[in-house]
Formats: sequence, C-alpha cells, structure tokens
Amino acid sequence: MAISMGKGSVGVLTGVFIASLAVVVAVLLLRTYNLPELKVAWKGKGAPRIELEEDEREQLYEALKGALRIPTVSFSPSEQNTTALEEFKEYIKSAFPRVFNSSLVEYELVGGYSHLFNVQGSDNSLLPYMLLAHLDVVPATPEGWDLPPFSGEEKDGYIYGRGSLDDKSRVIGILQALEFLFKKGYKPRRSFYIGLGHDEEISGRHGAKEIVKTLETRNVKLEYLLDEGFGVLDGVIYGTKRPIALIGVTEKGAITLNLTVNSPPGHSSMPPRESSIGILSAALSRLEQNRLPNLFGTGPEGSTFEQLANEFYWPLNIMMANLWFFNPIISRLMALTPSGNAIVRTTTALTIVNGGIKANVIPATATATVNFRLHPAQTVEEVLNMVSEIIMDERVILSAIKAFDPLPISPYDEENFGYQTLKRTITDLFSVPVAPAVCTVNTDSRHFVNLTESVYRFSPVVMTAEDLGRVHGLNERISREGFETGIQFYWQLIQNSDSDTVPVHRHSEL
Ligand SMILES: CCCCCCCC/C=C\CCCCCCCC(=O)N[C@@H](CCSC)C(=O)O
Ligand SMILES: [Zn+2]
Ligand SMILES: [Zn+2]
Repeated sequence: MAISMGKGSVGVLTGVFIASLAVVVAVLLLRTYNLPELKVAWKGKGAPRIELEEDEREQLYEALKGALRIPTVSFSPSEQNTTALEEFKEYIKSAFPRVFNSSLVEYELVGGYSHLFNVQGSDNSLLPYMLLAHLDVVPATPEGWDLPPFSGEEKDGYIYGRGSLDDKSRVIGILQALEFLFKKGYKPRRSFYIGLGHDEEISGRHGAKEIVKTLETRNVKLEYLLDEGFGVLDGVIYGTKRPIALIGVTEKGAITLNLTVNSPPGHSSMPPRESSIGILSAALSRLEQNRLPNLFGTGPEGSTFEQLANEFYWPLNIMMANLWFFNPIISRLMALTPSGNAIVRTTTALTIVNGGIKANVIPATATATVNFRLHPAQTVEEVLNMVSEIIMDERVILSAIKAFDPLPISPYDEENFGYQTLKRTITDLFSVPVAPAVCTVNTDSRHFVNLTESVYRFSPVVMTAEDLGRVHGLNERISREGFETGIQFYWQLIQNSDSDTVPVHRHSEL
C-alpha cells in the first residue's frame, strides 16, 4: 500500500521534528549548566599543614631510601624474599621509634611478616578507621633502569626504586606521618589501625587475609578503610582541563582461566588435521577477537564522568553531562584506548601459553592462561558462560584457578564519613576535583569487605600517564616534593578523621 502525504502533512512533520530537536538541545544545555560545582569550600577548619624543619625533611627522604634498599620481592605465589621481609621488620622498628614505643600503640606481627598497629584514640564511642599499604614489591632487574632498582638513589629531585610508587612510599609515608604527629605531642581522638601486608603482589593470602582474620576474631568494625589507588591523575583522562583525583569506590573482579587441549601425540611427519596447539590457538584467537560487551554506564563509571563533566573541554563537557543521550558515542570512544577499554568492559588478556617439547613431536597437550578483569556490572558466572559460548569447542577444557566477583560499591554520598573526610583532605591539599571511580586493578583492600562497607582506594600523589607506566615497570620513581606532599596528606587525614561529624561542603567560587 502506497502512503501519500500532502504538503500540509510534510510541514507539520518538519515542525514536530524541529520542535523535538529544540527540546533535546534545551535539555542538553540545561543539564550542562546545572552540573554539580566541583570547586568546593568546606565548613570549618581542616587540619593545619605540617611545618617541617630541614633535618626532619632529610629524615623522611632517608627513611624512604632505606626502605627501597631492602628487596622485599614477591617472585611468585610460592616464592618471596623472606630474608628481606625480616630485615624490613627491623628497619621500620629503628626508623620509627616513637610509633613502636608509644603507649598509645599496640603492635603485632601477623602472618610472619605483616604488621598491624592499633593506635588508641581517647573517644571509644567513635568507630576506628584503617590505613592499609603493602611492603612487598614485584621483581626488577637493573637492565633498562637509569639507577639500580634497589639502590634508593636519587637523580634530579626523584628518588628511584622498585616500590617508590607501589607501595613503599605509602608504607613509609603513613608511618612517618604518625612519627611526626607523636613528636608534636598528638593524641588521637578516634582510634585507628595501620595494616602493612607482606604479600599483596601475590594475592594477600598470608598478609592482608590474616590481618582480617585477626580483626574479625576481635569483632572489629571499621568506619572506613583506605588502601592504594590511582591518585591525582594529570593529563591521564583524555579531554580534561586539569588534574583530577579519583577515589576507587569499587574494584573490578578477576578470573584466571586455564585452557587445556589434549590430543594424541605422534611423529611430526604425519600430523593430524588439527593438533592440540592448533585447537588451542583458534580458541585463544576467538577470545581475543570477540571482546566481551561494552557496559559503559551500567556501573559507577557513569557517575565518574557525570560528576566530572564540568572538567572536560567543549564539546565533551556537554556529552559527559548527558550520558543518557551520548552514551553510545562516549562508550565507543572510550573503548579505543587500553585504559579506557578497561573501564567500559570485562577485559580479556592472554597471558601464558605452553605446548610442545621438541620440533618433530606432536604434543599431547597445549595449555594457556587467560586473565579477565570483570566490569562491576558482571559476575564470574556470567563471564564464564560468555567465554564458553565464544570458544564453542568442547575439546578445550576450561578451569578457573582464581575467580572473584567485582567488589561491592562503597558509598560516596554526602552523608558518608570516610568518603567525605577523604574528599576534604584531598581538596584541601591538592585543590583538584574529586570523583568516585572504578579501580581497574586489585588491592589488598578487597579482603576487608566484611569489616566495613566503606572501602576506598586512593594514593596521595599526582600521577601522569608516564608515571603510571613506571608502576611495575622501568625507572619507578617518586619526586621529593611528591613524597613530602603524601606525608602531608596522611598527617592531615589522621587529624581530620578525629572529627565525629561528616565534613560539610558548600559550593562556591574558590
Ligand atoms: C607518602 C605517600 C606517597 C604516595 C605515593 C603513592 C604512589 C602510588 C601511585 C600509584 C599507584 C598505582 C596503584 C597500582 C596498584 C596496582 C595493584 C596491582 O597491581 N594489583 C595486582 C594484584 C595482584 S594479586 C595476585 C593486580 O594484578 O591487580
Ligand atoms: Zn600495590
Ligand atoms: Zn603492585
């Protein structure tokens, strides 16, 4: 049936189309002008800044350098440098005498090499909080480094060493801040714990997990917990006008999946039509080619970009403020870079492959390992089902050797003490916008979810994209200034956490 329209109907339709377009544009603009104001001023005074003497300043750099010289390497899940872990124990005792000798501190060793400090506050009606860090590091050999990775040497204002970012600077930073606080006569009002794990790089099984067990037997509940995270990102998020602090309010889940293919072995002169290596390779290729779905906006990453909309240059600011409309474009743009892709979906990384023993032998077995990092909107079960459907080959035997769901989303509303205290401390010190974010890597904090719903991940340092590449990479280093600012952060955070009320901010021009 042919549909005919008169001139009048065309005019009406055009009018309706233009009016709808005008409404959409008006809504977009209105939402953009109503964006939350990120320049905040806080009611009441925060903790004052630390004033350091020159000798104290030198002392803090030396404390970090000494820690970097101890090679507390976690080589594999079954191999750690235990001599170095022993040495580290003695080292912190001598570097921070006030912390270890204070009558306000109960100290204990957990899991052999992890450290737990309970700092007694004067007001037992306040729930304690916890600062978490880890003292083990990933391996490093001197090749490719400007200065040896375990020398703690300094060049052009930067202290080099494995662990200078991840995570010894936080271990030393937290202890140094407390040492200075005790030196100035500080007595906390709110109790707090410091936990220093010794095996975070190999899952935290004997360190963080044992600390959790210890606290659970004492029925400890925490107001909030702070662990390592991405920090203040400078030029890392495409299109932003200035550095931005991201507080990790959740962590992606993970699956380590082993793939095995068995086939009859034999002489390479008479190969079968398909070999174990061929079948495995085809499965791996299908996994890499068929990425898991783009889920941008279904997890807390939507809040990150909406809250930061004002911080993007035009036209990204309008697009971020109106994800309900621009989601399809933004999600595709994000997927173009590895770091953006890690935010929008469950990622698939082929990490280990093995097969064959000799050039003229068809191997009986080929194996591979694939590491998935789960988007907050997916579960282990869903991902494993999708993976089976993508591989679609029963000859490939799948076995998950490690799997956990994405971590719960910690509260980041205006009523939450931990989030707002962190936010206040960050804005006072760094004067940058703060937003909740998904942490795309895993931390020891994931073991603590039964002790508090308020688990946050944030490292108090400004990081460029180049700096991020140094974490687990070559020439890991921290600037003198960056390290001192980090200590300042813990100095202020510990004092701000003494409050019994949630910090209140008012939107204003700063
Ligand atoms: C005085 C304080 C100074 C603060 C300086 C801190 C600088 C830290 C900057 C960035 C750190 C980035 C955080 C990276 C965390 C990486 C965690 C990680 O790799 N986890 C592993 C866990 C392995 S468990 C088998 C992972 O694979 O996800
Ligand atoms: Zn770390
Ligand atoms: Zn690490």
